[in-house]
Amino acid sequence: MTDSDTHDISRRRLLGTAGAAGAAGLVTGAAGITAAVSEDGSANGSGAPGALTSVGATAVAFHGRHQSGITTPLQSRGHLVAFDLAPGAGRKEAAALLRRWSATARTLMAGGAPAEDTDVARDAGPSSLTVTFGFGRTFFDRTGLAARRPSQLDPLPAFSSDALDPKRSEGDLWVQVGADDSLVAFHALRALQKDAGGAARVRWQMNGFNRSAGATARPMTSRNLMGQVDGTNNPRPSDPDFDRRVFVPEGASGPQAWMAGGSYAVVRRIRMLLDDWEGLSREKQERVIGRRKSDGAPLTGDTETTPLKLDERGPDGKPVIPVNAHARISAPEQNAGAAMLRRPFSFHDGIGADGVPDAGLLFVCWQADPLRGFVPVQRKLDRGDALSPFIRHEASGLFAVPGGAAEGEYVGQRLLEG
Ligand SMILES: C=CC1=C(C)c2cc3[nH]c(cc4nc(cc5[nH]c(cc1n2)c(C)c5CCC(=O)O)C(CCC(=O)O)=C4C)c(C)c3C=C
Ligand SMILES: [Fe+2]
Repeated sequence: MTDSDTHDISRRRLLGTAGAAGAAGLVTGAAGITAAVSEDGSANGSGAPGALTSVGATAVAFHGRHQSGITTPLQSRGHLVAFDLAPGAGRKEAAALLRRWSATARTLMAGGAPAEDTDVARDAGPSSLTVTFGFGRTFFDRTGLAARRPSQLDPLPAFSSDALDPKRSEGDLWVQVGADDSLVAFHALRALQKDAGGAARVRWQMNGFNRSAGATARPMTSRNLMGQVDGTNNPRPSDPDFDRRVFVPEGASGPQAWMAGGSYAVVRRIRMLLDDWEGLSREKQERVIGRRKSDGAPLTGDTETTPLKLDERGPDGKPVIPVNAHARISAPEQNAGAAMLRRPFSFHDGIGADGVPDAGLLFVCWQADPLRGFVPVQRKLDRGDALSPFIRHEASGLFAVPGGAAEGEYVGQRLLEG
């Protein structure tokens, strides 16, 4: 029996629901958003139970040169989970686990359900589900693969503003689940946890969110919990140097040959000190970042996508974008070209005894080499970012995320069986 035989791909009737949506009528709105609507105008249509809108029906490919969840548009729900291998589990058990995880991810991302399903996502489509797998530094010692551990996984330097909790940091294995439906994301997370069986145990878990998919007529850059437009100056896949910045090149040699097509994820749980932040006037908040809150445009004017004029001075002779503004200090031109792809989720884990929300940013950034991405930029921010008094880095992880699995392969096979 093959892996896919053990899963009932038709259970959630992806094709059936697509057909039903077709029967109800597929429309493309002015914004280019396609949705299933019925004659009575309801999204599902009373005559088509289980029909999906394009949000539910959208599927992301599991197989490919890169894993999903890196260049995939931000999803509305995310779970970040680190696992440690169980005592006694080594390379053989890890390989079997990655094989199981890959089969489950492939099935769920296509809208199927695992055997003995819980039905949590029964009426849902794939909802842009992605599952991304990575290896932490400690994985290589536990599996006897230390000789194949890339130097890019060397520990991140300590930063003066770090207040890191080791129990919520690092881990042998890392899984990122993203979806545009919370039930679909939970369903996947639970299935992956069950797959881990006796081979690995959850070390930490963080849950995050972004704006609901399809909520705005024109997809726009997301906002974070400080109210800023966040993600504007991310590298774009159409940039000529995007691949070089984000992915390990094909033909990489030495200990990271198995990482071709992969990327390194830096994960930081960054608490926002929201009472302090919200106590600032809007003008002061905008000077902290160097951009307007309303539309994300630089303080030097125009629109969100207009480049920052870092040399422009105001009537008082001072730079319009302050010297310690976050967007100035983190810009590639201030960091010898260092850049990363930021792909975060917001988090909110309740309100503390002091009445302040335990909320902030699950900062996830992707790069071909952390020493040419996160590290130099965070070093610079650590020395004088106007945002620093309003945030606290509480947990950290660095993970090697291998390239995508080819048909018939599982994620990490080139490391575990190479
Ligand atoms: C070390 C990397 C970075 C950390 C940590 C970080 C935390 C952080 N950032 C914001 C809000 C914004 N960041 C913005 C831009 C921006 N930030 C980084 C890096 C880190 N941010 C970079 C590389 C950039 C792009 C700089 C550029 O090229 O201009 C912005 C502006 C809009 C944008 O370009 O995205 C905002 C807003 C928060 C709230 C935060 C921690 C909680
Ligand atoms: Fe930032």
